[in-house]
Amino acid sequence: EEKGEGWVEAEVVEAKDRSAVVVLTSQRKKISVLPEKLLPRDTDENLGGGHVDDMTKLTYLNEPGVLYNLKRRYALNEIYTYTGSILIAVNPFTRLPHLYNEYMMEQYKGVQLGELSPHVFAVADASYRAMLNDSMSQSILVSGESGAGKTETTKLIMRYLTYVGGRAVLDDRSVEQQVLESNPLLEAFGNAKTVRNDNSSRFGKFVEIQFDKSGRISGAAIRTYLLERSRVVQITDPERNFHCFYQLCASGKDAELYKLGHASTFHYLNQSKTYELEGINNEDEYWKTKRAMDIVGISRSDQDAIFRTLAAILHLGNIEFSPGKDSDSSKIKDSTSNFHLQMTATLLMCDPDLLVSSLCTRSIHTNEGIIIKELDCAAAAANRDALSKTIYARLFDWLVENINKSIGQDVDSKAQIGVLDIYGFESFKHNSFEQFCINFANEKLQQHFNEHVFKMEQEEYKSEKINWSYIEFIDNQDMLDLIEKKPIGIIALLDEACMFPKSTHATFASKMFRNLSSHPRLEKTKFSETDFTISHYAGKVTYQTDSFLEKNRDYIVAEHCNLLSSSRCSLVSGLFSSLPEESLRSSYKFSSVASRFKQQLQALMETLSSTEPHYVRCVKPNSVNRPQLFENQSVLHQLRCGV
Ligand SMILES: Nc1ncnc2c1ncn2[C@@H]1O[C@H](COP(=O)(O)OP(=O)(O)OP(=O)(O)O)[C@@H](O)[C@H]1O
Repeated sequence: EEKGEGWVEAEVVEAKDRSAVVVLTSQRKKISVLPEKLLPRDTDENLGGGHVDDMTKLTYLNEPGVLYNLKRRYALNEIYTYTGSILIAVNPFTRLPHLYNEYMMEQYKGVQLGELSPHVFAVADASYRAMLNDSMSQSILVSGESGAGKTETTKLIMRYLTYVGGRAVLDDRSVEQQVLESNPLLEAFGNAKTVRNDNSSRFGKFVEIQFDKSGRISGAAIRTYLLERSRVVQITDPERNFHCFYQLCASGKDAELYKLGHASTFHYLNQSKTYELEGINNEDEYWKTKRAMDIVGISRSDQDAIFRTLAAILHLGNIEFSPGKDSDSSKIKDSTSNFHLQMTATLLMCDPDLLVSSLCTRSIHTNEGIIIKELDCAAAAANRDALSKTIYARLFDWLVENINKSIGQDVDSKAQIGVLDIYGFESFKHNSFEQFCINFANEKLQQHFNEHVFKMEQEEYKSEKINWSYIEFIDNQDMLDLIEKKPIGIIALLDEACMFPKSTHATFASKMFRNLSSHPRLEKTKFSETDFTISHYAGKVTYQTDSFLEKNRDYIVAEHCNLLSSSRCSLVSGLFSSLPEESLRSSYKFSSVASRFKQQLQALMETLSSTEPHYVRCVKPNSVNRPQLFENQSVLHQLRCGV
């Protein structure tokens, strides 16, 4: 084992009691090492060609063995490798069209897993055959860190399934085509450039493809998780906002219609100076998105309403405020801001005066009646951003709902194949609420994986009449209890803090430590009173609680709801059907992001546990998104964090 390379290849030339002398293969250098730092490896001869297509063929199945096997194969553009029935896919960062053409799909059709070279089509085919033969629903869980290739892999799986489960004659509006075209559509609204990936999915998704009894695709349902809505109002260079905004600004006539200038003229887009993506033309993408909408079945008038709403969000972001009559009040700053205000109202088809009052004031319900409270400039700007985020998040949900409606659900479906594309475990220098939720999801998936592997082993051992109580079950229930147990788990305590107006992240943190101090997986950190560290299955992660309360609150302001439900555009008003009675008493309706996510995960787990799972683990070979570059340290980190 070596620091820089993770592991290096060497040959032992002299073995002593407390040390060994080895020759490093790459440098022909002799060094002395501690014996416990050495692991045995397969020689090239006994691997037959220097690498194997299944890790279980290694005589020495250890970390460096796995690493070197992947590395050797990657150098040969053999990006797929099995570990038993799990597929490891190393991102090639270059198009490999010969791997994915129709000829290849035909090759893998009906062939036993492992008979041909490892391939994502083989996994898709195995799930399809298992569904047909066992009449049991299947799931394919695609995991990996950002940029590892989950979305591309998911699309290839969907392509394969629509190929084998499609009808012979394809028309443009077939279910298969609609299922496939839902991808570019969701990407336009849910993907963005981040520092790690130019086309990063900012939401999780589970696509369930339904099949009839003859194995033909008969419907599909998409569920999405945790859209990163803060991106709508805040981005840092060189990241971008969601793709759809740039597409619309570059759309020519349509942009003119909504009085949109270049992306750089909008506050929500010019916080970062990155407007273009390498190799991508925003205008072409706009037409691709429109075409996807056509195929999926979003009507032209709904399309207009959608883009009109996007344009409204951009104008809304350009409204600035200046101090009003009183120092703690605000008004629309100047004629430019007023122009954007009028545009926003026109595009949202609502009353401009009502828009002003819902931006600059807030009504508070008290025992004495309703009091109108003025908002200062900072509060008004925050209020404006909250409105933008709410509109965008609801628009995204509307899209998903309507894609589902349009594709159609087959209630008589015999079995389904679900494909899960969700963020892998995350551990950064700074970890916030998002990482907390993502890692919670990964703990859930880990539990599902453990249970599945355990069940499989149990069955295997039972059939071999071995007493399986010897098998250790790696249980992470204690971790899940720490996070989600009621009434004293991190999420429950966070929700409680969010409901008390006086709480701060500090009071939340201290209450958490008071209540959960004895939990072995929770620690306080040395230099902060408010950070906490959790020992996840994949390693320790320290979370900063600073914005936990704010990010967990998903309240919808009554004024916003009133404003938008009064819109003369049915799509916009439909996004904000009236508030439930109880919430009218307070101006804010608190709803917890974490609790909703927890419920969604619970539902997902229930679905998954009724299926037979298949796993694809995507690996990102380097952090600069370059082909033919394999960085040991980074890959090792992913292998260690992996499900
Ligand atoms: N099989 C593949 N062949 C060619 N290129 C690929 C393949 N898989 C991934 N890539 C390249 O890597 C990029 C990142 O992949 P992808 O968007 O699927 O990652 P991801 O794991 O879904 O990331 P995120 O979590 O950020 O959404 C793609 O845009 C593409 O350029």
